[in-house]
Amino acid sequence: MIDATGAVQAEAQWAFAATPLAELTAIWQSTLYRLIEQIPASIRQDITRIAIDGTSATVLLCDRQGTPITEPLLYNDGRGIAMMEQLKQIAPANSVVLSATSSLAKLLWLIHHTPGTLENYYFLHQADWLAFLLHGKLGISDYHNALKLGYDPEKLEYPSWMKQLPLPPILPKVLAPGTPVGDVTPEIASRLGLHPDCQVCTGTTDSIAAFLASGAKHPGEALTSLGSTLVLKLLSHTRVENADYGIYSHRLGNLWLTGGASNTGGAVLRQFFSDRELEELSHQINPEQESPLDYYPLLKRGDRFPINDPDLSPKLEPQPANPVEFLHGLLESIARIEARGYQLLQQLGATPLTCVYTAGGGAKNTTWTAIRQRQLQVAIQPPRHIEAAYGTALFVRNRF
Ligand SMILES: Nc1ncnc2c1ncn2[C@@H]1O[C@H](COP(=O)(O)OP(=O)(O)O)[C@@H](O)[C@H]1O
Ligand SMILES: O=C(CO)[C@H](O)[C@H](O)COP(=O)(O)O
Repeated sequence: MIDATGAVQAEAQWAFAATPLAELTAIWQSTLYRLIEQIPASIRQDITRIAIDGTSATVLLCDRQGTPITEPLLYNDGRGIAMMEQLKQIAPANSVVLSATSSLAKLLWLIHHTPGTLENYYFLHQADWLAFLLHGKLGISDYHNALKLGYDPEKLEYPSWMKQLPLPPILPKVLAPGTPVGDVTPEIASRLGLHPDCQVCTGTTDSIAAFLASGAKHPGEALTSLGSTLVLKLLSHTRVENADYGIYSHRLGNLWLTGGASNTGGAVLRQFFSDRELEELSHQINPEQESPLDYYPLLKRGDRFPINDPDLSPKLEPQPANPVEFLHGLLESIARIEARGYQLLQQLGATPLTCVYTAGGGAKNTTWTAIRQRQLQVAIQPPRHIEAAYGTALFVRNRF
């Protein structure tokens, strides 16, 4: 919760454990309510606007009451691969929807696998559905979450080629991120102790929120999110789209947030090491020396960026007996993938990189920062605000 000057007034967190897909939406709902309830009651009443960021391309179908009728399809769910041939025949060559994990591939998969007519159902992103729980309005999204659904953020409309797809009339109406949609419902106001006039606004995606929170704001500045996955965002005067490399651009005011998201990252590190081991072993690595080990660290087959190939095999061999050497190889290899990503963005026309902010669990690893600095050859900065939620709050304080 921030005030008009951008100062943090309250902060709340709620961690949830690995949960079966079928129970996830219930957990999201209780987490949202718990987070709001953690804000001291005395200032909760002062909240004037709320916006939510969600994981990009995490989607679900719900009925006209807003009750989910399917389990959610998470951001990295690749079952949309079955719809790629259909999509390739219709979508433009470099469209962001040409990925097995895109929201549109997931929608086509759901249409194909959900019995009965979809006319009565809404297709929503995670952030849209959570906002609905507060304002009670279905069928509304923002042009960040809707990008991977095919929405054109330049013309501000769904493109004409989408009309050739057998899409039911349930596509969300798309607004700019941070646009007020409605007041909290009377039930939510009394249940959560919010002011009845508190507005709920359209949201954004987790990585865009993290970018804004970092303090990056000039073309050439970038954010790398080293969370479970590796996400790159470089602010640019020009828009860049390339489906072969999984590169796309989000609209940010009059600029473009170019980048891509790889399935490599901290989740692979966690497969081999605890967070404590990561910290201890990293201290034993000499970051000035390049590891000769050349991996492509993935949990399972398939990556989106900088190689967009749902069949790409993980490469994690040879594994040295010494865990310090193995970790060095993993950190070095992820840093190479990051450097390759920024190199491609610039080769394809993005504004040249000047500095990189880092967010996510890997940002605190100073050894990794030194390895990345050697690979990237630009300054690496800590983010001004670590929590992505800060960036989302900026949208409703000061709309872009
Ligand atoms: N010291 C460390 N060095 C490198 N990576 C780390 C370290 N500590 C935690 N991580 C990684 O950070 C990830 C969690 O970061 P977080 O930003 O919370 O991820 P998420 O994308 O799931 O929100 C884990 O996958 C973990 O492997
Ligand atoms: O790994 C992800 C989890 O959400 C996303 O793909 C990543 O955040 C990038 O998506 P976007 O550019 O739309 O924010």
